[in-house]
Amino acid sequence: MTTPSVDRLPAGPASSRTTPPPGAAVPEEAGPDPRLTDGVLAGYAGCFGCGEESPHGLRLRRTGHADGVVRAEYVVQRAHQGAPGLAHGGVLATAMDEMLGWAAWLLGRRYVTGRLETDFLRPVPVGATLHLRAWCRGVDGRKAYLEGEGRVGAPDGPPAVRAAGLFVEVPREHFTKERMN
Ligand SMILES: CCCCCCCCCCCC(=O)SCCNC(=O)CCNC(=O)[C@H](O)C(C)(C)COP(=O)(O)OP(=O)(O)OC[C@H]1O[C@@H](n2cnc3c(N)ncnc32)[C@H](O)[C@@H]1OP(=O)(O)O
Repeated sequence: MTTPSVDRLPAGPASSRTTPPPGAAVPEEAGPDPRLTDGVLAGYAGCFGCGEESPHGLRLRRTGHADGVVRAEYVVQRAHQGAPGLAHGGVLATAMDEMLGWAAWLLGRRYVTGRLETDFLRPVPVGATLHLRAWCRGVDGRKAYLEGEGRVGAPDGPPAVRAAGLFVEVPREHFTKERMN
């Protein structure tokens, strides 16, 4: 499969460390959704990005996955403010981390964030819905290169945040060996 056809923002944030090398391909077929099959992580309700039991978490809601693009919605909560009434930049970066992570996991392997680059394009008010999407630009060995963006109010609303990331494939033990509780 080639890079998904996405009506993306003209200039992405990707640096050389988050840009796939020439020839890096997007895998032909997404594997089984690890959220449904992984014994450690499946449906983890405590996830700060998407878990239902994380009291101040982002509670991202996945709305679809087609043609190599994963989509979700995120409603900015009062607990997510930086400046009064506006989303904290770190929270928006978290939303992008989660999105890129989803796009990586939908390739059918276990990945963690190695590097995350974010552009903040406009403030996002509390109560606004951010329409998020992410996709893979290429895989090179253990390294997967992801991109994503968030738009305010509608899927084709004004862009507020965009991100590029390098995710690194890890074994299942990554999620258990250093756990303290
Ligand atoms: C079911 C649930 C669904 C879950 C759905 C998922 C949603 C969750 C989304 C949230 C995702 C997260 O936040 S994950 C949590 C935040 N991230 C972490 O905690 C990761 C912490 N870091 C690490 O554990 C480690 O540093 C690793 C695994 C990233 C890499 O360590 P390693 O395994 O020893 O591998 P290493 O040789 O260092 O790196 C492998 C290759 O990647 C490159 N590389 C590594 N890091 C970087 C980097 N920052 N910038 C550039 N390149 C890098 C190396 O140069 C190398 O390239 P080359 O020499 O091969 O060319």
